[in-house]
Amino acid sequence: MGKNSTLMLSTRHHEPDIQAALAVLTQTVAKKLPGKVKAIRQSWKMLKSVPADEALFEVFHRQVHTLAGTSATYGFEAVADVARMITLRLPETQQVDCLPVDEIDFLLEKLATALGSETVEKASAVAPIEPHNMTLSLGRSRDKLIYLVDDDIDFLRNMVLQIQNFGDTVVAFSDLASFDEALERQVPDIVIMDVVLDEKPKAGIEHIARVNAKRMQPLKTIFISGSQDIEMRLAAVRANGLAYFPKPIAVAALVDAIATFTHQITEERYRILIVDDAQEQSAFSALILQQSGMETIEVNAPLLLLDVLASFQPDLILMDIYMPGCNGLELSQVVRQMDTYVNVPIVFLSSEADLKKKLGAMSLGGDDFLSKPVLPWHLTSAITSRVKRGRMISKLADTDGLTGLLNHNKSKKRLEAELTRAKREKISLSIVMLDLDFFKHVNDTYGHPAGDRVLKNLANLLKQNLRQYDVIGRYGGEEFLVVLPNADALTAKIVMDKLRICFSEMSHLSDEGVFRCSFSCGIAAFPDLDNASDLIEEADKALYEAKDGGRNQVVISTEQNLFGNKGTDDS
Ligand SMILES: Nc1nc2c(ncn2[C@@H]2O[C@H](COP(=O)(O)OP(=O)(O)OP(=O)(O)O)[C@@H](O)[C@H]2O)c(=O)[nH]1
Repeated sequence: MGKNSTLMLSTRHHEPDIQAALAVLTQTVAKKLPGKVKAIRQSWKMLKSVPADEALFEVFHRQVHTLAGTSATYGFEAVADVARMITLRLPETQQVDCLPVDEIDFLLEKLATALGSETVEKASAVAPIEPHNMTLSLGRSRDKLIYLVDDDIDFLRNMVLQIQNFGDTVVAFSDLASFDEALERQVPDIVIMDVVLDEKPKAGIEHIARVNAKRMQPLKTIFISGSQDIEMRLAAVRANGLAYFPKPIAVAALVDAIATFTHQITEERYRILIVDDAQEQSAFSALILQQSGMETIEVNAPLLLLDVLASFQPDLILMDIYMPGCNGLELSQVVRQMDTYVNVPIVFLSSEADLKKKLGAMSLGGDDFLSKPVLPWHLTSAITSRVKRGRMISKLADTDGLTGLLNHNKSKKRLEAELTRAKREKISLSIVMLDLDFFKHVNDTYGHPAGDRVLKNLANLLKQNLRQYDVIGRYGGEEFLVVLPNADALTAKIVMDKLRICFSEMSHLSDEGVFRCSFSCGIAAFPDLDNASDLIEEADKALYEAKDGGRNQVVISTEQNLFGNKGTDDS
């Protein structure tokens, strides 16, 4: 999309690009300033000839505000100061018949003088800012090497089996000497160390402390122990222990911790929607935010906002107030009236100097008010903290408490968003409805808590083996929805079959003994089906075929055009 279009999606610029882009923008703004001042003078002339005309007044008002904001942003301070003075002298629209004509005449003369004094060189270039570090240590593990040390052989055997269920490689040691030898050969991604060894309390902790003393980087260690003693926990922390798990070990939680400590994934970049009719202003904010690693879209024609909201799913809207067609306050109310966007923070960025008006803007649905010119670090930090909090709140509202997966509503919303993206990018997308087999029997035989553990184990297996951008949701009690962008139905079937086999071989623990469980899946895919409800309906039908066909299998919907095959599995 071109720079002058009303909508501009931008990804990250590198710092030298940013400085160069800012210099170009400053030149452009300087060139446009005389034209803008001229337009303001013309509007004023017309307004004076029809003094009580509200529409003319609003145009004049907006032009002066835009000039104040843009010139301040790019460092043309003399112009910005006078423009700001004019805005402060303007009455409310309802009092347009009492314009302070003489004062504004005088200020417009001053504006012409101020314009003559501005040069591009004087305009301050924007200082580079520290890129915002958006890397979080959260992640999905795959093929990690884990050393597990415990002198209880039965416990070791059991743990190895359970952890390996999730796809990690576990090497077990029942004594410290063989652990040390292995360490010489290869350092693992994580060590799980029992605290008490050979009946010596703290032996495991002391050993790790000795090993770490000789290393540049401490080993990533999770301690396990039969003791809940605070002293023991403290010693573990002092030996750089990352976590402490009391026995009996909650394996799903342990696997989660391993994933957290062994992988770094980049948090999805913050998506900021910038609504400003002044292209130079939106470009400025976009550049600053991109420098901090955020993704931006600029909407320069405010009425296009709704078109962009659904496809971009912004984390935050940065909104100008005075715009043609409708103002930012009205627009924020429109957004607030839509259930889907009721929680998206809206930050106003305006040259409005009147405190009463600023407070009014906040009461109409704004979350913050930044005044132009805004310092780059202020813009970045105000937005970062809003987005961070917003994401945390939506995460709580969007996830299922038991499994940590997306809940029903959020999974559906993500399906809609991924489908829109697939259509736009012309890629395939598969959806999977997954349901545990004979789960009522599991609950009845092994108890509800054991059933809950099965649900958690399945959730972990899916989280760890699907791609970062796949969508995994708990759709109902024992039903899950998986969305696989850029995967056709056959690919989805291959992926789900692997997971199905892996899950069916997993052992689950209960007071009544060890047991196994399986799941069935139905798959439907875009583009053969092109709306979310059809996809769900067809995947559901395929799931019921899988159940009817004997369970523990993956069936592709008959609506998919797969070389004329139905794609059922015969496992
Ligand atoms: N433990 C546990 N059980 C749940 C949860 N949510 C739903 N269930 C149980 O899941 C079981 C679903 O049973 P059914 O719908 O009869 O299906 P099924 O026994 O899995 O049989 P098929 O789907 O035909 O293979 C019910 O017993 C529910 O109580 C949960 O959060 N925890």
